[in-house]
Amino acid sequence: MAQKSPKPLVAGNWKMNGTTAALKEARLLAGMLEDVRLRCEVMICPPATLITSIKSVVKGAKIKLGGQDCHWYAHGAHTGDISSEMLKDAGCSAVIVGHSERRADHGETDETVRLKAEAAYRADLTAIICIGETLEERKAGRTLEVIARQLKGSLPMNAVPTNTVVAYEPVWAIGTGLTPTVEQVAEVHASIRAKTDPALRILYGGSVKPANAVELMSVANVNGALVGGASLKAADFIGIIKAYT
Ligand SMILES: O=C[C@H](O)COP(=O)(O)O
Repeated sequence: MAQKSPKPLVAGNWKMNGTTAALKEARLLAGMLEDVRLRCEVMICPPATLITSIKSVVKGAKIKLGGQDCHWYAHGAHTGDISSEMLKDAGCSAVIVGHSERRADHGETDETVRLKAEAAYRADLTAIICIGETLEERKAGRTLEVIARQLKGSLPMNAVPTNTVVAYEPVWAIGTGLTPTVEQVAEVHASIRAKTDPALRILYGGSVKPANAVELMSVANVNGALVGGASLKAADFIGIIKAYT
């Protein structure tokens, strides 16, 4: 029997953007979703300071909440960090781990990303595990090798829980307006699918916009998007979500 495709997920990563003034965008999005028959899950991953306010603003709407990072410990002397248990308590159902900006700016390794993913499962959160090659690695023809190494190192060593999402984000496509060709996306997603459970969602991220969402989301083994800049305005984000209507 043919394997059923997992329900797509469109997640907006607000990164370090948004003060209480941005709550209106969440409210607008909740209103827009009322008129849409959704074939995907929708998630906002706001800065931690906004999680609880967005939770009340979107109450009743089909919008899930996610954190942007977590520590691998549940609590303790880790100034400035946040644990998966705290995110769960604040109303999140998921957390992004291993985003390339954290790998680059905070020295995260596949090993720390895996520990964070395991912390997510401990708190009953979905772990959205990011992987992706740099431009130099792509130019050197090393994309699939890098992806395989990151997958092996960042996902749990034994059985991978079903509340795992893999996000393929080519580093050179993030915030640049550049995107891989559909053939390049298909090649990487097929290589990830070959190494993961068919039930796991594999998102594409990197300069997803309303104008390219349908094309990118139609690629085989693409089960949704991790969206940065275009998730900040409800009018843009809904244009991407509508790829799944
Ligand atoms: O987490 C989201 C990605 O880094 C993509 O960001 P972007 O849509 O601004 O390119």
